[in-house]
Amino acid sequence: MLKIIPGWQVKLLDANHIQTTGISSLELMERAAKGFVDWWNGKGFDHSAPVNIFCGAGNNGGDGFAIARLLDTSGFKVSVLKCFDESAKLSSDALVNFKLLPDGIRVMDWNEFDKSKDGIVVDAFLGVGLTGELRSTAKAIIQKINSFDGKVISVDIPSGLPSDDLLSGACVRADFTVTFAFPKLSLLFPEHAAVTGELILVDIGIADTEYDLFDSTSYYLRKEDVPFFHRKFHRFSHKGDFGKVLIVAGSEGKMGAAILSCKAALRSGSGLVTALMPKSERQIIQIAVPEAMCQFELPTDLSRFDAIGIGPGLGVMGKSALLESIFHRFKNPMVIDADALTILSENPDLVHLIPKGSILTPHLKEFDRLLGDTSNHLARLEKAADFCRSLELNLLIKGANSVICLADGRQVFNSSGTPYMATGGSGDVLTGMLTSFLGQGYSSANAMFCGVYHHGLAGEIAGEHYLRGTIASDLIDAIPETFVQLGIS
Ligand SMILES: NC(=O)C1=CN([C@@H]2O[C@H](COP(=O)(O)OP(=O)(O)OC[C@H]3O[C@@H](n4cnc5c(N)ncnc54)[C@H](O)[C@@H]3O)[C@@H](O)[C@H]2O)[C@@H](O)CC1
Ligand SMILES: Nc1ncnc2c1ncn2[C@@H]1O[C@H](COP(=O)(O)OP(=O)(O)O)[C@@H](O)[C@H]1O
Ligand SMILES: [K+]
Repeated sequence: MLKIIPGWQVKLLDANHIQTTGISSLELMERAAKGFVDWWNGKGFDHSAPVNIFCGAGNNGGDGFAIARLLDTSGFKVSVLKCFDESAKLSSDALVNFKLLPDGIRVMDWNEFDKSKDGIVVDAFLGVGLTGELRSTAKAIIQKINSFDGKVISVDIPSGLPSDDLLSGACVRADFTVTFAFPKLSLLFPEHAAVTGELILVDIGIADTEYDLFDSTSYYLRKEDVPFFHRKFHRFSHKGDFGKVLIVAGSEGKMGAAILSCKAALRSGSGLVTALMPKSERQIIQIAVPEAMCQFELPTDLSRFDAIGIGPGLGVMGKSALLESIFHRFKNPMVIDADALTILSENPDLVHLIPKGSILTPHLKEFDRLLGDTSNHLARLEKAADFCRSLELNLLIKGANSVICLADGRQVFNSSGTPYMATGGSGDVLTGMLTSFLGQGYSSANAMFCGVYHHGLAGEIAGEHYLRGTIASDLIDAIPETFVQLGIS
């Protein structure tokens, strides 16, 4: 996993990389620019569209000058818009790249930009070096960029956005943000979605181990990280090895949620899935998921189950006693979602009975109901950290870049997923997946890394086919392909 460090430490990260590898800071800037242009070329932007690159006086601007040179070489019609006056002192690498601009590139002052013309704007004005309040011209430059109707692509971070804090002033509204080395924390906050647009991470060759020098509890979970968290099974593995799970879900009119969770658990590899649900609804699940067994009363001995997932479609009325009984009878980590979370928020004393190491999966509204109203993501993360540490529980804050908050204090932002997953029932699928991995003997942390990443990837795979018509069942159908893509047998 990739550590997310504060923006002000990027200079130290670079300096250490430069010292240990012997490359120059200018080469590092060139790698960043090349990474940006590789992404750009993969995107297939129209060559006839003029490219206007706003460049500041620091290294973010330096990246912009280098990008201008490389896009010019790729055959794009590039202009550079200087966001500094004659008296400005450019950073040394920015100055080198400014001087390397080929003659074919038109260099103008930022206020000469004609917003009415077509094209693409690249925002290389301010990066992680932003300090304090925006100075007056900076605001005008940002307004100028935002007055443009076409595509805006920010380099490293939208200009004006602080790397680790909440946005309070003006900021470029980007369609894409191409960030270098690691995602800056603020790019992962839901309240900044409108300014960051789609997030792309470009590797500039800094090894994960180089982040060990820095203290941070924030991490980013990438595709390449996930295989390490999977359990290996052997030739003689039998269905018992793949876990027996109990899904406590569904009620009259809400049996779909139970079906989705059970199917997702089976598709994630569970050996045996039992559904605990009202007897009156049994035909629905037996027909929809013949592989699942049914139980209509809570068994006294729950120790025969390796994991329990509770909540989807369960209903709230009269169900708190069921939850309490399960907490008393089952001592292993379990997954708690949806209606079970609502019951907890209405019966806060029950929270203390939850088996240690369990996984709670609230979306933002459920989070607020459970932990109290929270005005922003920074406050939410802090609250989650306290909750997890003090109760020895794990919490998943669901949404884009869902955050896996662990009892050990780590907070891991997921990189997979798509807005097409914002559809009824996709959370029920996740409950089934998480319960399945727990039941297969994964630690709670590993079950979360695998479950959350695969769930997002299933959404991406399904979304490619069905776009905004994606439904939760499509995610289940895509689970096997996620194993194929990650090379998990
Ligand atoms: N490891 C990495 O992540 C790398 C980062 N690079 C780039 O380097 C950038 C950081 O460069 P710098 O540290 O030079 O900083 P920036 O270029 O982000 O910012 C410094 C500039 O912003 C101006 N500025 C700061 N606060 C301001 C305010 N409140 N109002 C108006 N102007 C303000 C300063 O006068 C200076 O000109 C990154 O964002 C990235 O684009 C790459 O060049 C190389 C590798
Ligand atoms: N914009 C988004 N980008 C990525 N993932 C998303 C997005 N919106 C929702 N999701 C994911 O979809 C799931 C929705 O879960 P939930 O809110 O419980 O829905 P439901 O209750 O309808 O099942 C979560 O895992 C969440 O992370
Ligand atoms: K920028």
